[in-house]
Amino acid sequence: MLNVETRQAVHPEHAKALDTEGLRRHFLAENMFKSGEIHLIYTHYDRFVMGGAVPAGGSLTLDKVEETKTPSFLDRREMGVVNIGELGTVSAGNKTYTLSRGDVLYLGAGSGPVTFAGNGRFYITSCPAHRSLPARLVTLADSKEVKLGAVETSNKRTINQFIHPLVMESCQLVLGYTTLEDGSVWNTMPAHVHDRRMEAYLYFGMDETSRVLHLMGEPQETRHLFIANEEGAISPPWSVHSGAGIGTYTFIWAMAGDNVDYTDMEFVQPAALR
Ligand SMILES: O=C[C@H](O)[C@@H](O)CC(=O)C(=O)O
Ligand SMILES: [Zn+2]
Repeated sequence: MLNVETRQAVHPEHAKALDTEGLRRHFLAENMFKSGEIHLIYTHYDRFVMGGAVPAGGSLTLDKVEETKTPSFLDRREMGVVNIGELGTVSAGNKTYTLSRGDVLYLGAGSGPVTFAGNGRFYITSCPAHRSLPARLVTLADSKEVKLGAVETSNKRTINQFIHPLVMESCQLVLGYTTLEDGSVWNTMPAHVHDRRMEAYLYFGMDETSRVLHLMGEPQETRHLFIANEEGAISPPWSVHSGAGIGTYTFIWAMAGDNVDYTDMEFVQPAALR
């Protein structure tokens, strides 16, 4: 079963007037991981799509998605898939890839129908692509590791870059995940913005009772979302994206837009946040 919801782009002047329910309706990504379903969120930020596929021991095929008005979803798009569950497979173009928890699969434009199977919980990210690039399975060992933060500032963390120019080529998509060290709670602090790229977050590996306090909004006009396990946030180009967990968590960040330059973010120091 396929479910697709559309999220319109929101102007920052509109966003700052939203109440809690309005902020959640526009920027919280929920209900993506349901047994036996593919659930996609089609955003109008760089036409980025995020979602989940949970085959639950069976199989699910992603092919035609009405919203793209193309015969098959990946005809003019690329895709990054992260398995956040148990062992599973993803098949496309007569090839089957086995993904353990934490493995990332890149599929280029023109890959055709994509079948998810096994006990994986597959996080799906996708954006328009201007040319077809080869598929690639990227494991944690293949990823580029960046250590950031310190115990003193409660933000000691490891950033693993998977779909990233230092690892492999994509058109627009940049993707990786960030793991916090024990006792560290803050991701992406100091915060930053990058107006040329939107960003999508997925928080996972959390206790069911835990929440992440996710910060969004323009740096001088911040808002927050309380986010549960396997839920995410859509970060518009004008927004910071940062968070502190009540318990342990990992989050997948994925971006699309004008460039794939990970290091071009504009930092906002804590004293400048409002
Ligand atoms: O633009 C980059 C993304 O926001 C994340 O990679 C940042 C991040 O994972 C972190 O600092 O903890
Ligand atoms: Zn960012």
